[in-house]
Amino acid sequence: MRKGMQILNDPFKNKGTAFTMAERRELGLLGLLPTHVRTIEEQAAETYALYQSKTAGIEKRHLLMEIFNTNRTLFFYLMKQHITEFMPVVYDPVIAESIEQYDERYLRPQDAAYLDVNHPEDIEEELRAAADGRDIRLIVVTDAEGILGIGDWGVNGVDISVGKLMVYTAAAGIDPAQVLPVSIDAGTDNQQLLDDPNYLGNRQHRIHGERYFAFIDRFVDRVEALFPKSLLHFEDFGRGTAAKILDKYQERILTFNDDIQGTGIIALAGVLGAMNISKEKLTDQTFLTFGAGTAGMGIAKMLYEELVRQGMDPAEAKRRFYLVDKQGLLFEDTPGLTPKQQPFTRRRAEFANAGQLTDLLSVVKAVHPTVMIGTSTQPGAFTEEVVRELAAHAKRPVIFPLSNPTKLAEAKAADLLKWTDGRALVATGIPAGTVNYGDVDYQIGQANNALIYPGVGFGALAAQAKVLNDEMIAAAAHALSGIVDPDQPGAAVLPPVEKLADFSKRVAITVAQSAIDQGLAGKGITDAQQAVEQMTWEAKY
Ligand SMILES: NC(=O)c1ccc[n+]([C@@H]2O[C@H](COP(=O)([O-])OP(=O)(O)OC[C@H]3O[C@@H](n4cnc5c(N)ncnc54)[C@H](O)[C@@H]3O)[C@@H](O)[C@H]2O)c1
Ligand SMILES: O=C(O)C[C@H](O)C(=O)O
Ligand SMILES: [Mn+2]
Repeated sequence: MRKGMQILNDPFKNKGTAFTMAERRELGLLGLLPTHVRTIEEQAAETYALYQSKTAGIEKRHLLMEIFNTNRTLFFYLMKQHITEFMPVVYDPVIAESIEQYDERYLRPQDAAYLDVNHPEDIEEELRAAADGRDIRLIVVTDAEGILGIGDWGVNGVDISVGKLMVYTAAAGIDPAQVLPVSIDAGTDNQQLLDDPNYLGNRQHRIHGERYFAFIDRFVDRVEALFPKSLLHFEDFGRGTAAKILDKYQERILTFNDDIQGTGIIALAGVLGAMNISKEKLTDQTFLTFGAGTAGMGIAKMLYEELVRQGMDPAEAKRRFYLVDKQGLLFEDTPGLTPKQQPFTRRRAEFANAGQLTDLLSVVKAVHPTVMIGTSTQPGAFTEEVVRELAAHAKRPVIFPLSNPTKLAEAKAADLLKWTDGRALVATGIPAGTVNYGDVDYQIGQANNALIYPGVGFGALAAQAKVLNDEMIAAAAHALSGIVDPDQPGAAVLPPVEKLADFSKRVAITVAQSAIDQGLAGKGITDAQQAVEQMTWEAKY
């Protein structure tokens, strides 16, 4: 290919119309671009005007992805200017639509690595080719068995790896040339995809069991060999594999499971934010988790560990939790329990009507929770009746409908405030606008792991931490406090996305400091702030 075109086609190097005359001369670009040289400000303004002319979210995303695919610097320059507006477009909820329409809208491979479960022998070559000599420090990998709450999307799920990495750069400032999205095509059990002539993945049912875990093992091993300084972030794996994989590798390598740990941290931070507003104690709360899967159990574990850190006896702390899943309240003898659910189950003898506790309303009536968190993928499950019953026994009920995307949320923020006469302390998974109720404008916190994982991962990387352990994770959960003024009427339980870059930096420094304090940081790294600042990339030519 012509030398100049190679540069224009390289999203990590391309500046498009912003190449100066001197650069054009030097790089073989003379004659390949219109004569006028634009500044990055002009490029951004022109692109944003075009963006505003589009109405549908998916069209807006399409335009932004074109910029991303051709010019990373411009993309992140723009995203910094419009973070609150762009987050729901490049990330959740519009990313769900883009995954569903991936095969029809397919344009480019987005610099991801596509790994085929049928060819474990090719993993190394595939990773090497996608990295193309770049110094990869951060990998987001998905096998797309559980994309958000929309289920199994096979190879289409690559968009979540790309999208999560976009947020890493926009929020924490990882150099986009140092990241690698990875899609593991392990087949799909989504019949719609298997029947779709456009589907771009393996048309075979999902591989499970030994063959699957051997593939993951080989993948982890090759990542370690090729990119020994990298953080391996797992995203949207299935309920049957996510926790197993985390348990297997978390003490061995620098790894993170976003749906378990990221969601756990942000939910705990949100509940702590709610306690700041209500002036209640965490140790006085009763917790109900509706949807006790990957995210639900990650949240329960984080809340439980915080109770223990606050001095509560472990057995007593466990008794504060009630898990509700498809079967209803989970008892020690409920069939089909997962290993993570088991320790948090209840005894039937605790209830006179144990046999009837098979739906959310009955459980809320029986246990009077004060904190109710939804990770069930069941839209509207927090009904008016359920919420009114909950609010009858709690002064400031904490209610977090966290299922994504929008169409799957357990409740809408406005309804929760209405049904509780403005008493509910609410956070949602997807962004929610301000809710006016009575005379108060309620700001709704977004309890989405995107508010925390960029800082956590970046902090661990900046410190060159050997592992990402529970201490570092607990430190991150506390790093968000003090940003919101809890005494402002209608205050949110979490800081706003508008400040994402600021508080991600704070989280990163906190996590890096924890690694240093525990003796887990890389050689010579003693100053957390300096380490984070040194690694921070900025979108400029
Ligand atoms: N806000 C966030 O940051 C965040 C993070 C992770 C996951 N989530 C959301 O949480 C949801 C669950 O994700 P996951 O990864 O835990 O999936 P998962 O499949 O591991 O868990 C979902 C759980 O809900 C249960 N469930 C299904 N139907 C139910 C019903 N009728 N009643 C009660 N429980 C029911 C399932 O049995 C399962 O245990 C998704 O919508 C996802 O988008 C949000
Ligand atoms: O992707 C998100 O919006 C959050 C979370 O990781 C999820 O799976 O829902
Ligand atoms: Mn996820």
